[in-house]
Amino acid sequence: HCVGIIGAPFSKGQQRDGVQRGADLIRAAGLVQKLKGQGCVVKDYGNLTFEDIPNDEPIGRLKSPRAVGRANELLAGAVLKIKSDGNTCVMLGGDHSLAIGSISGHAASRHELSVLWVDAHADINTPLTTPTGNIHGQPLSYLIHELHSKIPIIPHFSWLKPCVAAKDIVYIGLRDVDPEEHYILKHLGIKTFSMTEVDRLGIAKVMEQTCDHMFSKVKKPIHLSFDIDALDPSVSPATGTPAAGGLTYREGIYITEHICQTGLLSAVDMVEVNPKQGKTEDEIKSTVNAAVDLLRSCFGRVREGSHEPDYQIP
Ligand SMILES: N/C(=N\O)NCCC[NH3+]
Ligand SMILES: [Mn+2]
Ligand SMILES: [Mn+2]
Repeated sequence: HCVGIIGAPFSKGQQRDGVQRGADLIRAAGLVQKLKGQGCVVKDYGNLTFEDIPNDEPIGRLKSPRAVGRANELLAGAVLKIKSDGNTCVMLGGDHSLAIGSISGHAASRHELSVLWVDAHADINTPLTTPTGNIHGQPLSYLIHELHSKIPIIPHFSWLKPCVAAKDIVYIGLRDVDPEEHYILKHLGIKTFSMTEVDRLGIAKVMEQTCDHMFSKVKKPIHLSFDIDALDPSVSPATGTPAAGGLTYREGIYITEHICQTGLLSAVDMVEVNPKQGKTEDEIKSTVNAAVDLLRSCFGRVREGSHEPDYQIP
């Protein structure tokens, strides 16, 4: 596996300070060394620098629209470069509004994508349905062809074009979805595996059906967008919008092991780790370690273990 890592220390898609520190915490927990240790070729492209944008007044309900638009324009260019260099891209957030740039940059390189959105939340409110104006609850609405008419002209978003079809999106982990979002999911016929389906089917069947859906026509490169709040707060409490009844650590790892073995993983986002939302150091460690372990499983780590092909018992 050739892996390119980009850090996006950005928090203005929401209101809680601290999420901008997620990327460096995941690095400090040894992500690069651990991926190299399991045989990956890893290039760390560092962190993006996001210039402050003064007078970034709300537009309608949208909060920090210019900062979010500009940050994602920069991120899209960085992801495109990482893909052009032949890597699988790892984007370390930062809040989930960054999926706008990550998926846009990925689509600029690989045109048709399957998007697997692992999250307690649907993140598909439009600028007109959003209850809070926080753009980390809206990223998918900017990316989907079928919702293009619902997105107004926004300063610093002129670079953005929709790049994903509703049929190419699958959700796993949903348990906190707004009524407007639910209407959009049903109206567009988007494939969802909420926590009810995870309980009913079990994670193995969920992954089997997820892959059947993604591969039903042509096999496209996979963009995995993983919001750490998809996991149960008992595993990953240090996040901005925790929701009870989430994925176990084992279910999260199973998802990433399964996606890895498809051989189609082309980019992965790991977002919403927020150290300031952890009550104790242990809560922060549990959250960060889960993020690291999920990424290791994206790139070949398997729980049964492994050995070098030429290993011989001494
Ligand atoms: N973590 C969040 N999205 O994944 N929060 C924003 C959406 C809440 N409805
Ligand atoms: Mn979420
Ligand atoms: Mn999210």
